[in-house]
Amino acid sequence: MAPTVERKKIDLAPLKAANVPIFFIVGGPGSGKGTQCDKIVAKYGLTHLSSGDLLRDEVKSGSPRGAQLTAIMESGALVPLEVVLDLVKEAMLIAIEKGSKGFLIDGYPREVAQGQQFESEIQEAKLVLFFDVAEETLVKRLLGRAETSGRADDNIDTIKKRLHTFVTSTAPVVDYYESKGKLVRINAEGTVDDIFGVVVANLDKVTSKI
Ligand SMILES: Nc1ncnc2c1ncn2[C@H]1C[C@H](O)[C@@H](COP(=O)(O)OP(=O)(O)O)O1
Ligand SMILES: [Mg+2]
Repeated sequence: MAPTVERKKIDLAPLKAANVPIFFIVGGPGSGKGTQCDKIVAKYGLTHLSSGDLLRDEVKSGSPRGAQLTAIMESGALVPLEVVLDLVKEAMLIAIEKGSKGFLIDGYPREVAQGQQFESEIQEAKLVLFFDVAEETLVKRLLGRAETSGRADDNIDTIKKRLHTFVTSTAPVVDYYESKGKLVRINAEGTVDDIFGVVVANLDKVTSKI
């Protein structure tokens, strides 16, 4: 049986009052989400939150919640959605206190239910940026990242599991936001700068106020 993970009570009032734009960033592992988010942060001053990084930081912190998460993450499975949402909420509140102008929620939602829960508890996403890359390219990039990242999940077996999890769980997320007219599908096979050009063209349409 999967271990249970403790929850905390979180007051979202300051976040709701700020009402800053939220962008979901989705794409397979290795699609370049982190790379593009770094560039978006530099240009627009948005706050980049990677659910994967928040989970890894929680594990590293040595908290009881982190220990409970370790077993789940090592299996390559998805962590329960409320737990990811708690970590995201906590990080958003800290950023709002520091005057954040908006958020890039990277690697989230992984499932349609996650997106719906996020939007009903926090706020609707303004747009969903989907970095569309062939599986073959994803494997190539992740094996390249493995040489320097030190990430335990950048090895061929875990990469294959993560790709499978992505295809089965995340593809419906793309369809869901497409049907709501919020999806921006970006061909992300090109160079970092070419892809960023497309990102900027899309963000400029909706970020005139930030
Ligand atoms: N457009 C691009 N072309 C080639 N390599 C890229 C690329 N964008 C990112 N990379 C590299 C950087 C990393 O070593 C690896 C994975 O990128 P990443 O930004 O960490 O992806 P993600 O955050 O989606 O998992 O691929
Ligand atoms: Mg990443």
